[in-house]
Amino acid sequence: MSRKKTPRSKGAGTPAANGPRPARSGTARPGPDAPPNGSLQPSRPSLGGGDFYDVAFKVMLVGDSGVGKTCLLVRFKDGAFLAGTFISTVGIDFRNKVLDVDGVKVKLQIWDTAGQERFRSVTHAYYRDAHALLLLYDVTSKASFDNIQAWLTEIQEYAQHNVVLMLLGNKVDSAHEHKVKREDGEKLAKEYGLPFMETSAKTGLNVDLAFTGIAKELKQRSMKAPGEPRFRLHDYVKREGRGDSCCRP
Ligand SMILES: Nc1nc2c(ncn2[C@@H]2O[C@H](COP(=O)(O)OP(=O)(O)OP(=O)(O)O)[C@@H](O)[C@H]2O)c(=O)[nH]1
Ligand SMILES: [Mg+2]
Repeated sequence: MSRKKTPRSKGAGTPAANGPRPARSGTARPGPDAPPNGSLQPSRPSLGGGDFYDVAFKVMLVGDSGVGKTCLLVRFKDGAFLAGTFISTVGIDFRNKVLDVDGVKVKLQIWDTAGQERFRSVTHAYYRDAHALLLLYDVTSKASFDNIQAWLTEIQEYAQHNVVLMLLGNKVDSAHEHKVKREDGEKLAKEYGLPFMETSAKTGLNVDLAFTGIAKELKQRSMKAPGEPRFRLHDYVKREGRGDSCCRP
């Protein structure tokens, strides 16, 4: 698929001119209340940042450049879509969102990584702290789908062995440009035992669901009450995930 050329921003951290994109900073660091490396530890309610929470987790967005990681995050955080010029993320950036999961305040610290090859070593350094990974491909780009195996190899090498992982086929709204069939995504996900959904940062399809599913899984792993039925992420996304019936060929 042909992608829009990536304009260079006028320096790291320069916000996009066309919308409320997160600052692209190559030097982003977790806030002082970030959970420590790789541990699922209940956090204290935070009084400083205005976001009360009971538990906090780190979620990382990974996948090729241009698949829609930043747009997915902005859709989830702000309910908006970043249309227009594609401004590639530089280094790594993050945003927080607190969700109510069955009465428990779950804070997700979501790391938006740069898909470009030249930032790969930056991304590697963050894998080990991630409790969950959302691995994206673009349904209009066969290359981004073909690269999923390489991403999985990288994840295996750098992430925690028990990291929660979900595969997402983004841009499902692009009705006439589909290069990757839903069945192919499903097949690959099945092969690797991953929960899978098609999403659209543009329409919002399945975006909240993906993050909510991750939050539910992480919350239960860290504080499952005795007798509470086990939450199954696979079943949840299968049951709740919507198809893009309006736009499928
Ligand atoms: N139609 C459609 N376009 C999308 C969607 N998500 C993202 N885009 C477009 O795809 C382009 C790339 O989106 P980004 O979110 O910046 O991609 P990225 O994965 O963050 O790319 P890097 O930061 O380089 O890794 C932009 O032009 C977006 O407007 C979607 O769900 N549907
Ligand atoms: Mg980005």
